Amino acid sequence: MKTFDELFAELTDKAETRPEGSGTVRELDAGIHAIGKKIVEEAAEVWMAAEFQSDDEAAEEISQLLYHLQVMMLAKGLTPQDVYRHL
Ligand SMILES: N=c1c2ncn([C@@H]3O[C@H](COP(=O)(O)OP(=O)(O)OP(=O)(O)O)[C@@H](O)[C@H]3O)c2ncn1[C@@H]1O[C@H](COP(=O)(O)O)[C@@H](O)[C@H]1O
Repeated sequence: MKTFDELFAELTDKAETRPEGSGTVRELDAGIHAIGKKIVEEAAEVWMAAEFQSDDEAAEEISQLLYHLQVMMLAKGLTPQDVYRHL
């Protein structure tokens, strides 16, 4: 289990060190357009899970959406602080 900030730190490291087999590196290399499509897909899965599936499945889909949002943040060079200041 990890927090939002812990995951962001891990993904930042992956982006810098580019380890073999990292899905994050693969997704970053795919670019903004592909990451954006993934976010839209995951957002739809959150909606469907929240409406038709269990709370645990909804939570899992939400975690995946958060992951892809973080990949987009990395692709754009945005930090959690850049986001938090709008909350
Ligand atoms: N939290 C996540 C995470 N959430 C979602 N995903 C990816 O998001 C996608 C979600 O997929 P779906 O369930 O929609 O399945 P899918 O459509 O079949 O997936 P794809 O065909 O698109 O790969 C999968 O590709 C997952 O690998 C994640 N990938 C990685 N992480 C964490 O990120 C960290 C770094 O991961 P790597 O870069 O792969 O080492 C690790 O701590 C991981 O646990």
